[in-house]
This record gives sequence, structure tokens and C-alpha cells, in this order.
Amino acid sequence: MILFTAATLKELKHFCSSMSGFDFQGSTGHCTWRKHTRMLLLTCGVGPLNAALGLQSFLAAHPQTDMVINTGIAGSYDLDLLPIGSVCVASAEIWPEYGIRTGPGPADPELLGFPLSGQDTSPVWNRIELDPRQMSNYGDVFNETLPAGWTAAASLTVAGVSGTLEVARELAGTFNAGMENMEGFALAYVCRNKKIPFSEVRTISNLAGSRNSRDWNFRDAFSSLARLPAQMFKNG
Ligand SMILES: O=C(O)c1cccc(C(=O)CC[C@H]2O[C@@H](n3cnc4c(=O)[nH]cnc43)[C@H](O)[C@@H]2O)c1
Repeated sequence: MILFTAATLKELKHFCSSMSGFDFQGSTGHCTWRKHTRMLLLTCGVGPLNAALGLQSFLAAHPQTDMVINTGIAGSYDLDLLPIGSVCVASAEIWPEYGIRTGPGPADPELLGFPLSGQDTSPVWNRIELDPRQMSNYGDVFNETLPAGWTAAASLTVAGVSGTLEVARELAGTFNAGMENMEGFALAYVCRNKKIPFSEVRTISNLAGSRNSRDWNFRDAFSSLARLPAQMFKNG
């Protein structure tokens, strides 16, 4: 079974709105069929804590979950690379807030000395690599190539959203990241620990760091969210 998750019901609703043969009843845990694929839905809540707790308990109740796909809206660090309404598929998820902070920039987890997990084998410090083509491993369900117009980029997950262009620029530059969100790393971390494939596809709603309404467009981001299934699923 494939689980689709988003922070809010509104995001999940838009994502599902144009799916043919899909009966969206709006409740977390609702299970439905799309053609021959069984799909689960989870509204995981906003922010990394809600996301990790929400997914962890959902997976405990639904151990048959084969793959998790996170969707929703996100901020762009570079509107030339990722304009408003465009689609970004994460090539890595990074949590820049974990570690020791010695200045205004991001924290350094290796200075702290405690990886989040995998002490002895493969430590997770603050970064999880993701395969932007993960979905193509499910070639009977999803298209085998990345849909035209999707851009792969590293994604930062923050509890404290960038509130100035300077903060956003510093984060983006340090990690060579394209988008900012509040849940992705937490979801990727839960999936990594449980060895469940994870993919993240978001649509851009704003310029990260800007609080100017000119740099925001929820309407375009939500319309774009509704077009994702037609682009990712085999035969629309
Ligand atoms: O009021 C603000 O300045 C503000 C800035 C960024 C995001 C918000 C939200 O209320 C949306 C949070 C929600 O959407 C995702 N999201 C969208 N854009 C961003 C962003 O630039 N930075 C971080 N998260 C973003 C996020 O995943 C949340 O689920 C308000």
C-alpha cells in the first residue's frame, strides 16, 4: 500500500481533487483504491514534531505500508530555479537546526557529537539522501521517468521558518538547498528507521524568507498540487 501524506487536510484534498476513481473522504487513515493500487492518506500535522509523531503512529497501525510519498506546499530559495507553482522533488532532506550553534548560521551536529541515529554503522547527522526517481521503482503504478518540469533539489526542514531573505540566503547557500518546508526531514527519518522507501514532491507557494505578499501565491501552488497525480501516475 502507498501512503500519501501532507501537513494539512487542505493540501491533501487538493492533491486528491483531480484523481479519477478516487474517493476522498478527508479522514486520516482512510483507505481507498485507485485502479488496482491501494492508497492510504495521512494528514500528519504542521512541523517536524507533528510529522514524526503522526507518521510513526500511523505506520504502527498500518504495517502494510510499502512506500510513503510526502506532498504539500513549500518555500523556494531561488525563484529562477523553482518559481511559484513549480514542482520540486527532494534529492535530500536536511535538518539544519540539529547540533551546536556557534553563530547566526545553522547548527553543527558533528560538533555536538551525537548523531540522530546509526552511531556505529551509518550515522544520520542532519541529512538523509533521497532518490528523486524513487517512485519509478513502482513502475506498475508510477511513470518511470521524472515528469517534465519537475526539478530535483535538496530540501531543508525547519521548525523555525526563515523570516528574512538574509536567513534564507544563508541556509540555502550553506546546504545548496532549493526548497524549505517544515515536515520532510522528520518523515524521511521515520521512513529510514523503518526501511520504508520515501519520496517528497512539493509545489512552490512562496519565496522563502519573504513576508511580502507579492512573493506568495497559494492559489498557484494548490492548483499545481492538484495536477501532480496526473503527472506521476501511469496513465494519468
Ligand atoms: O507567515 C509566514 O511568514 C510563513 C512563512 C512560511 C510558511 C508559512 C506557513 O504558514 C506555511 C507552513 C506550511 O507550508 C509549508 N511551507 C510553505 N512555505 C514554506 C516556507 O517558506 N518555509 C517553511 N515551510 C513552508 C510547510 O511545510 C508547512 O506545512 C508562514
